[in-house]
Amino acid sequence: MATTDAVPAGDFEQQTQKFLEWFTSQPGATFHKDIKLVDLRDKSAGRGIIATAPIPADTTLFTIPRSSMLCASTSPLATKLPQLFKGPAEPTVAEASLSNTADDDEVPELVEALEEDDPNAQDSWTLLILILIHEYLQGSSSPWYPYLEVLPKEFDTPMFWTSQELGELQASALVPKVGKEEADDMIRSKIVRVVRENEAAFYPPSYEGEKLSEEELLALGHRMGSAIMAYAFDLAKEDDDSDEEEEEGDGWVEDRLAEKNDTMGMVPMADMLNADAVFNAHINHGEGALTATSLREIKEGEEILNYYGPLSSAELLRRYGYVTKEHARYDVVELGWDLVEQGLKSVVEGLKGKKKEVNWEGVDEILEDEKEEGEWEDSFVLERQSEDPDSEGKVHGEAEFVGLPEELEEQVKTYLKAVKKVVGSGDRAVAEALGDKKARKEILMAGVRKALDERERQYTTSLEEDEKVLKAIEGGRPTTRQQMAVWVRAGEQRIIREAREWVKKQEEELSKEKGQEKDEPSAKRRKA
Ligand SMILES: C[S@@+](CC[C@H](N)C(=O)[O-])C[C@H]1O[C@@H](n2cnc3c(N)ncnc32)[C@H](O)[C@@H]1O
Repeated sequence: MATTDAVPAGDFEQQTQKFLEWFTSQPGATFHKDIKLVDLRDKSAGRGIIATAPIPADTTLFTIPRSSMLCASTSPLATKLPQLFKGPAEPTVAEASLSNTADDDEVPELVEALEEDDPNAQDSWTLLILILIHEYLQGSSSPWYPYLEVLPKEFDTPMFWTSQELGELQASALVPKVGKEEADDMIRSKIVRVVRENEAAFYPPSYEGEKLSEEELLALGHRMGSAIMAYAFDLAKEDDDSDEEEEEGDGWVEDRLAEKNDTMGMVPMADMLNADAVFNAHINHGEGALTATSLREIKEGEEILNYYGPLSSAELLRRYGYVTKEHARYDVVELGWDLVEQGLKSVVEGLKGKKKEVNWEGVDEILEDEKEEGEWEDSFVLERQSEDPDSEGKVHGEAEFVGLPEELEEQVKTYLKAVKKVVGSGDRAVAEALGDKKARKEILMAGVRKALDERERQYTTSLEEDEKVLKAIEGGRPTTRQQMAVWVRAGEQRIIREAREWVKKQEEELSKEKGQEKDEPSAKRRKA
């Protein structure tokens, strides 16, 4: 991870030790004797946890008491600025446990999207940013100081990339999702403003020196927002103990939800685990504590890995700033409706025996209602079918492209119906083709094939060129921003190729069926 690369090894180790001492001194915290926090910067993976001796399955690796987490219910900010938090200013868990009047139910709830149109409304995401900024400004007097010291100060997520670096992502749908300007606006209005209007609450009385400027607060807001994105946990999850059935039935629920959710919190130590799509540990959300458990035997020296969910390379990069080989099975590519429509139009216009041009404006008019009602998709996600990881965190079988999204097929159907309506009986060849199920499917496949070809052309380098770059990477895993961008765009181009292959097969089968149909009547005739 480039974020901590600059820290000298000695200081890095010292920070790790201080954090470990702080963590193990928390009442109720445990840390297994056969695991160790290590420096994995030589693998571009920052800190991580490894096993120092074989660990059997179902072993509790460490325990994080809920009172050590940093969230709305433990942060003093909830009592300092109750107006930001819903309900009366109830004692926070930290305060309650100090005064020994704790009642588990007395946890202030977060303001959850007050009125949508209220520009001052905070949500769990912005509140956690404020909570982190508050703790950061307390400096070494924050109870979480040793923990805050091991959180990254810089990130490799595309939010921090230059426009030139973003350009390397080429036609990836990740680019418009980065949302730097929206994030700037949000941080200025909900973070910078709140801190500046409430300096007495945010800065400790002992604070010396100049208060942070607007630009410094903006940068701090981004830093904390990105830390939340890559480190925070969704605490609104049901207790795992009470949720066993669902877990067994439905497989893995990802551990971190990086998007806005009900209750988010920073969970020291749980967030020191790195993660991959093949993993060996799980965080259980219990009532009073969260526990990390081994899912299978972990060998001596093996890294302990959590799971962030079936994320594509692009999404892993967007949220966490890294990519791995294992996650590539979940890669996706977005196919815009504009390309599909363009493809369909050219197929219809090229139908054999067609006499005049279709009134495409008429088609648009018919579809206007659907579009206005919001039942029209602008783009579709093409993905492979892949099995869920098993109970030991392993994945089996190849991920395979097995079909177009159902919604895409439905939308094409609606579109072709509108074309049929406009054409009416005015053009026999078109009317016949659109009235025949198989011919319609042929139009669908040919249209999508053209759309896929056009989508591939949107990338300025070919898949072959990108594969060459990736092959030359020392160690195999892309770690620089440029390499990760190549990885993402190559992953998307691979899906386009696989989808293209699948479409081609469908077309071959359709034409085979057509050939058989043609032969059939003559065969019957011969029999007669
Ligand atoms: C929750 S933190 C894990 C601890 C982190 N390595 C650290 O040093 O603080 C998540 C971040 O760790 C890094 N990370 C997680 N899993 C990784 C992996 N398998 N390979 C490389 N980096 C990884 C990414 O930078 C990610 O944003």
